[in-house]
Amino acid sequence: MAKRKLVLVGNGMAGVNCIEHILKLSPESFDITIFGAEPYPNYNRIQLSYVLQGNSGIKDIILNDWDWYEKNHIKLHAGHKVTRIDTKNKCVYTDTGLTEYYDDLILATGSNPFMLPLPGADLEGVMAYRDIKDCETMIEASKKYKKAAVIGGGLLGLEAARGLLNLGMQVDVVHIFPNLMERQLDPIAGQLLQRELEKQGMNFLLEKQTEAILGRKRVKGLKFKDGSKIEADLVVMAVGIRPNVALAKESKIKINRGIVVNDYLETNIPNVYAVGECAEHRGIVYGLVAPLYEQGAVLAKRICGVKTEPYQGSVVSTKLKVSGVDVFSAGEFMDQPDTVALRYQDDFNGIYKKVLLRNNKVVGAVLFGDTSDGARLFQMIRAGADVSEVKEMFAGAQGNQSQPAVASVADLSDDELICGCNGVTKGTIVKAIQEQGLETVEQVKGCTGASRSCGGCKPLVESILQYTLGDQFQAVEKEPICSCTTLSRDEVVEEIRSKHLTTVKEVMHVLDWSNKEGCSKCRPALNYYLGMIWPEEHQDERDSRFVNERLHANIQNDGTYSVVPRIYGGVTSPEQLRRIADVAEKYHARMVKITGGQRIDLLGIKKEDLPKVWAELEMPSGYAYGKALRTVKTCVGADFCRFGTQNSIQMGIDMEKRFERLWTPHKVKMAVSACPRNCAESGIKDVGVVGVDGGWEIYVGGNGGVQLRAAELLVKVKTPEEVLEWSAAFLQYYRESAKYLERTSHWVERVGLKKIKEVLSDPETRKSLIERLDQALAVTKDPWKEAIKDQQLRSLFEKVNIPNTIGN
Ligand SMILES: Cc1cc2nc3c(=O)[nH]c(=O)nc-3n(C[C@H](O)[C@H](O)[C@H](O)COP(=O)(O)OP(=O)(O)OC[C@H]3O[C@@H](n4cnc5c(N)ncnc54)[C@H](O)[C@@H]3O)c2cc1C
Ligand SMILES: NC(=O)c1ccc[n+]([C@@H]2O[C@H](COP(=O)([O-])OP(=O)(O)OC[C@H]3O[C@@H](n4cnc5c(N)ncnc54)[C@H](O)[C@@H]3O)[C@@H](O)[C@H]2O)c1
Ligand code: SF4
Ligand code: FES
Repeated sequence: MAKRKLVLVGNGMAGVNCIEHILKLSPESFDITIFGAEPYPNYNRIQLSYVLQGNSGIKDIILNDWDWYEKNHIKLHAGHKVTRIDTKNKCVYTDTGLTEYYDDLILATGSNPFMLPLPGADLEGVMAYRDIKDCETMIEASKKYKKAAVIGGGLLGLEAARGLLNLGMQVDVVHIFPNLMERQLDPIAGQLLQRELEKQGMNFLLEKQTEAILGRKRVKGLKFKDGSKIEADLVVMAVGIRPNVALAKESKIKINRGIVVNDYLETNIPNVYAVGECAEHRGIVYGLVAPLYEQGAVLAKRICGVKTEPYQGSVVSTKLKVSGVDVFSAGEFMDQPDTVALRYQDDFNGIYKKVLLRNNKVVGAVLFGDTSDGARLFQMIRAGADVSEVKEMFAGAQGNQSQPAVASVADLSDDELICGCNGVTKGTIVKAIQEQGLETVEQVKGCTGASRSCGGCKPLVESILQYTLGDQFQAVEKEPICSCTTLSRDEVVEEIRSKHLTTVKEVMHVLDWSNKEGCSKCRPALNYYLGMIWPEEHQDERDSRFVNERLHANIQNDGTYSVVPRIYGGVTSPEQLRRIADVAEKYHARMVKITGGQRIDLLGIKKEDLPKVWAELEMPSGYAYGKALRTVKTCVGADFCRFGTQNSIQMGIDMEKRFERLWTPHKVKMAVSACPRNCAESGIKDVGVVGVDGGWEIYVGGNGGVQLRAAELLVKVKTPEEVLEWSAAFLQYYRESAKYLERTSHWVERVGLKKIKEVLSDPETRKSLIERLDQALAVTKDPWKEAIKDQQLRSLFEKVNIPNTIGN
């Protein structure tokens, strides 16, 4: 039978989730084409908040990568916006000139952020928060500007504000009502939330109505109706969303607030359906994924001709994704004349719980400070549970505050919902663990979908694992290194050692990789682990490296490269500067820039000129492109500065010469300051050394990037030799135990400084770590010199265009 042509407009969470259901129900029935206005594969919009808060990268939030579309024979047009639907001839047209015919058409165009139509709303620096681009704009802005204002104290506004704080900005949240999140919380919970967020550094301007956005070209501030003003050089509007109905409206599909659908998600036009935030069902438009996924499941069955219950609307629950704040709200939350409330408040521990009842049935709940009963209460609301069950729960809350999570999981019945977003019950998870031998949250996620969206149910899923597996449960999350394997970093490293695997291909073959070619996540990681474990034996695998490491230079947005030679300790000479100037002129560097790491960057060099530039510079590679030691920044120190207690310059040069060319799990930056005034910024480096009277202090795990982290004191030593010894041991311990792409800041937090100190305090351990570090160093060669000498390598730059299979 000929396949039906199915077209999806909107490559977002709701539409693609529906396609996933269709693929499961009827994999061979459809030729599927997806149009997405954004130039990415399907990603988890919810987790943009984690990206902004610095806990994830864009790569981590991709739900279905490009391979997924290919594997499922789906034609994806990412970056193409559908502008017209001809419902008579059943075809869609895009802004890029594409035309596609359909038998069935799903509209999943989502929402647009609402922008207040204020004077100045079009100024530079005024933005919404909805997609990857917005996230990147905020991250970029935070590098230049310091004062942000977020308009809207709802879920989105508060998550944006937390992200901007993490990015180092001062944040004012402007809210129109006296209480935050008034659409989800009662005044008591709203005030508790405000107090907690103030402690985290947010500033609130409540009951403020913005009258104008000030500034000429770029925003400078906000003016309010009461005449007051604030300064701001970034303004994020988070005042709600509007269903994206433009396309449907233009195509004469019935709309109201959203695209009007019936209980089977059908619009008024045959074979045209709508799902997600763009759809209006029984007068309601939803703005959370759980109901959208419920809609998608019904629609998938309808399209596949499988019998289904009608979609009858959803009860929703929300959780704020701000670390350190536990807030939960579901169903009704404001007292009404016909409701009674059960309340529990513990000001000492900052806990507030309210459950609303109507006719003795649970109709809503608000939790603050302890949300562990959230899943259970949500289930009770959906089931219209009786008051007696809640009374039991409250008795528990008063009697035993710290009931362990595993015990409370044991009390849950099998049909209780654990993952609200994806509709996964405890019974489904337990069954999957038992029948499929699952051991980790990642595996449960892969099998059942639980924790795949907002991630809020992760702790509960972990408790169910613990409860189901008993003694077999490993508390430490076993996170596979990528989706090609179920093995974690530690297991892969152990297998490489015990089975003596020496090449990336061999690892993938012996350890039964599901994708025989590996992926952009595992190949560079395996190449690093192999080099770390077998420094002498392993042949570096260029094809497994990120493009910048393959070419020993950073590719720029115009396709040219930047060249940063090593300048030990930031100290150069007139002769070196002359050479750099000559090379810059001869090879037409578009810019010569002093970097933050005290070196000189030649920007805009053509790829084919790279080997000539390196040869004429006669300086070693600065590894500015590599997961390796970057710079050792120094202050002028005791030789020149009246505060200096030590020779920081010499110390920095010695460290840079000692550790240059060493591959590490992620980039490593160091600094040496000659006194605690810290002019070289030793407090935010991976290894920061500070001269003090009678010696040196060594700080580790600092980071001055997206997620600021102050370095912590590892040890105080007396001599420069000891500085080198401890830094070397620390570096090798990091090399051997960190995950690939884990900065020291994350590694120190994960492993714990206490443990690192314990390991390194043993002189024998330090000695053996340093021996292994020296073995690794002994085989390193300057890559620029290699490329100059080796004709084959040189031809890589001159003739062949290296395919960019692994991005940076
Ligand atoms: C920062 C943030 C945090 C959030 N946190 C949570 C949370 O914790 N929990 C929760 O439940 N929800 C959360 N949400 C809401 C949730 O992300 C949305 O409900 C969900 O993504 C909506 O899915 P959708 O597919 O309907 O729309 P979208 O995800 O908006 O997808 C629609 C897609 O269609 C594309 N499109 C639109 N028109 C066209 C066209 N004409 N042609 C081609 N493509 C088109 C759009 O570019 C977009 O990519 C959050 C939202 C944001 C922004
Ligand atoms: N954790 C989560 O579940 C989560 C997180 C982020 C976003 N989201 C979803 O994304 C969507 C957008 O979120 P949102 O917070 O923008 O929408 P929202 O409608 O939930 O909240 C908007 C807030 O802005 C306030 N507001 C409106 N006009 C204002 C004005 N002129 N000045 C100051 N404040 C004003 C409102 O009182 C309201 O509290 C929603 O559907 C939301 O559910 C959910
Ligand atoms: S860190 Fe101390 S010694 Fe070094 S330049 Fe600054 S003030 Fe002088
Ligand atoms: S509750 Fe959101 S992913 Fe499970």
